[in-house]
Amino acid sequence: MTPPLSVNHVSKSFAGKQAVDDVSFTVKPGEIVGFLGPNGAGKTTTLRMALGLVKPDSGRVELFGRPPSAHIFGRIGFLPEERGLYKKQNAREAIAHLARLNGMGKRDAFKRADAMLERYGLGDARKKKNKDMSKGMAQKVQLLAAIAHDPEFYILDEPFSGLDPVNQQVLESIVREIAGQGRTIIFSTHVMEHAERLCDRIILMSGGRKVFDGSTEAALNKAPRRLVLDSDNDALLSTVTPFAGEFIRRDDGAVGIVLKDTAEAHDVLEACVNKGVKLKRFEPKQASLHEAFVAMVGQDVVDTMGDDAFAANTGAST
Ligand SMILES: Nc1ncnc2c1ncn2[C@@H]1O[C@H](COP(=O)(O)OP(=O)(O)OP(=O)(O)O)[C@@H](O)[C@H]1O
Repeated sequence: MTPPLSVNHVSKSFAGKQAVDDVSFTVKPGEIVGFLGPNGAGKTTTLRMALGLVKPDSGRVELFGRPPSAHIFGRIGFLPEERGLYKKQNAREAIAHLARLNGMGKRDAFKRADAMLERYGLGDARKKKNKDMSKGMAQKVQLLAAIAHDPEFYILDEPFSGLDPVNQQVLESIVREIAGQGRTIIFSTHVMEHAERLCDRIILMSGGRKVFDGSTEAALNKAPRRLVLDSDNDALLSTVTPFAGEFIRRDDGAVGIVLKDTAEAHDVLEACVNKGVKLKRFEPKQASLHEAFVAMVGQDVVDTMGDDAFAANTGAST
């Protein structure tokens, strides 16, 4: 089956500054790919090159096996990063307008707009002018407009940005529903939580380069593996030290360790049993994509992001 998107060694610079540097990946049919990275990592530029909206300096892009061009756009639903609806259109006109640009007939486009607005709880807002909508409502309408023509492949640039948590959930459920229909999706985000919940696969960008491409599980494996242990027995520390790359005495009296690459949690448990250390607590910590991200690109890159939603998901305390 022809992949919806194939990006081959694309590079792009603006005024001498490298925005995208030799990036390659293929999105296979039915995948949900999270395109992650901090601000300025090159995500938007790559997605715009994927659609033929920005011409690569070098490299090649194929949409459904062919160079991007208008003839293919009916098969694609694109939510651009820059939001914008015609102020004077109302919600149903905005959706129908884009659906028609994507090849639907007028009657079908309006019927579809009404059905979608009803389906996603915006039925009362059918006639609401875009200029009078809340930001969240306008963003949902724009997403519905991008997908109304029932495309096969969705390219969503930062679909969750600027939305409150309730609307983020609504948007997540729309993405899940689309995915449930076997459609292919790539969405960019710098908020790990969405990707962790929704994606089979993660592509991580940093400084214009692709730094990771693999399953969400493989990405999580890049995170440090942490354990929290507690015991009244003084022998605990010397028992766990051979397995610990990093060691933290916690305020609650327990110890947190980051396992060495060569060690497994069960090695620690076995050693404690063999040395007669009675454990009051033995708690492997769930790794987060955020920690994996820090491990791959460095805390300094993460520190430059300054995004509340991202920062909230540290999960890194041992
Ligand atoms: N049209 C342009 N003209 C000049 N520089 C640009 C242009 N588009 C992008 N850049 C620069 O290219 C780099 C990559 O930007 P890009 O928008 O692709 O990153 P991003 O990962 O999508 O980040 P963000 O989440 O902030 O949108 C940045 O340094 C940006 O300032």
